[in-house]
Order: sequence, then structure tokens, then C-alpha cells
Amino acid sequence: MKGKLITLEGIDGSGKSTITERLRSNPDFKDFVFTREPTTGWIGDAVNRAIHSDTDDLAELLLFTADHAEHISKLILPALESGQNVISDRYSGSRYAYQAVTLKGKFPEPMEWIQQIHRGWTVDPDLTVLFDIDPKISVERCGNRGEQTKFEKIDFLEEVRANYLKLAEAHPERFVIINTDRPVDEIEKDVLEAIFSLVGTR
Ligand SMILES: Nc1ncnc2c1ncn2[C@@H]1O[C@H](COP(=O)(O)OP(=O)(O)O)[C@@H](O)[C@H]1O
Ligand SMILES: Cc1cn([C@H]2C[C@H](O)[C@@H](COP(=O)(O)OP(=O)(O)O)O2)c(=O)[nH]c1=O
Repeated sequence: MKGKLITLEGIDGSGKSTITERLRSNPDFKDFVFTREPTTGWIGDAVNRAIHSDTDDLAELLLFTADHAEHISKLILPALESGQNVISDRYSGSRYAYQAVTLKGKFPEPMEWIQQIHRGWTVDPDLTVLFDIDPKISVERCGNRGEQTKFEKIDFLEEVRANYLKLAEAHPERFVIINTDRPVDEIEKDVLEAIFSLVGTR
């Protein structure tokens, strides 16, 4: 039996890593594969160089997409085919939401165009948990953790958030939206409920 693919998406500072760490240390998830995008491989390193420099927006999208291709063929597909459930902290949804903003004006329908270049080889998630929060709150949280990427600007993240909500509206069968302007325990409870309703009870 094929495993299930669960992705965690949301703007910077929406709480994905915090919840991922909780899931990792939960014994119910000991057989799950945990992964992330950008990956920790060499293409992921190249992506990180792009993020932390003034790289051309199209080049950046293509690096993120190359990282995804490597991720799919080397980790995602083999794991799913061997029956393992996979949880990815960011995935294709990040491209559809973020690069649709950075490439606005370069293509008539940037989100549609980015989705198009993924078609035929990507694996769509069975469940996407969308960590939804006002960027004013998430940026303040990021400020507290010290590091800053070029994407951590309120106006930019407002547009990214709107794109995520558009994606959720287009795919209600697989998106679960979770308000993350709440205590971590409450968020965790909702995330567990969404995952267990896909993979069966613990
Ligand atoms: N529910 C929450 N309430 C308050 N602060 C939070 C909450 N979740 C995460 N944080 C803090 O916000 C910052 C960003 O969270 P993080 O999990 O790294 O987000 P992401 O992985 O989505 O960028 C961290 O400093 C984290 O400790
Ligand atoms: C995977 C991915 C990430 N990103 C952005 C989101 C983040 O600002 C940045 C790095 O991702 P990440 O390290 O997950 O950041 P965070 O922990 O703050 O959520 O890259 C894209 O713009 N497109 C993508 O396809």
C-alpha cells in the first residue's frame, strides 16, 4: 500500500517548524519520514544561496523547482512507494504561493504558470495543512528568533498569504486551514486531528 504525503505550508514564522518538532518527538510518528524544502542536499544549499542574495527571480524559482525534482525522485517517491507516510515542512505550495508574488508582472498568470511547470512529474499531497496567520504577528515572531530572509516583509507576506488561501479554496479536498495565532498546544491538537483523519487513528 502506498504511503500518504502530508505537507505543512504557511508564511514565514507561522509555526511550521515548532509543530514539526513536536510531531517528530511524538511516538505515534516514529515510522513517518520527516523532510523539508528547501532540502538539505546540494541543490537545497544553492537555493539557500539564492534566498540570501539578490538572485534573479526566475533563476530562483528554477532552483527551488530543481530542488523539488531531486526531492521527489530521491526521497518522496521511494518513501511513498515503500508504504511510508511522509511529512514535508514546505513543498510545492511554497512555490505556488511565494514565487507567484516574486514573478508577478513577468507572466500574465504567474501562479498558473508555476503550477504548469510542475505538472507531469510532481506528486500532489494527500493533505496540506495551511498554517494561517496575520503577517504582522508572524514577522514579529521571526524578529524574536533573530534571522531574517528577504521574504520576511509584511506587505510581501500579505500577498503570499492571499495566494495560500486561494490555493486552499481551489483544493478544499486536501487543504486544512489552521489559525496559528493561538497557543502551540491548540495548534498541535488540530494538526494531529487533520493527520489522523487521513492516516487512520493512532
Ligand atoms: N503558537 C505560537 N505562539 C507564539 N509563538 C510561536 C508559536 N509558534 C511558534 N512561535 C514562535 O514563532 C517563531 C517562528 O516559529 P517557527 O515554528 O520557526 O515558524 P516557521 O517554521 O513557520 O517559520 C519562533 O520563534 C517560535 O518559537
Ligand atoms: C520551498 C520554498 C521556500 N520559499 C521561501 C520561504 C522562506 O522564506 C524561505 C526559506 O524557507 P524555510 O527555511 O522553510 O523558512 P521558514 O523556516 O522561515 O519558513 O524560502 C520559497 O519562496 N519558495 C519555495 O518553493
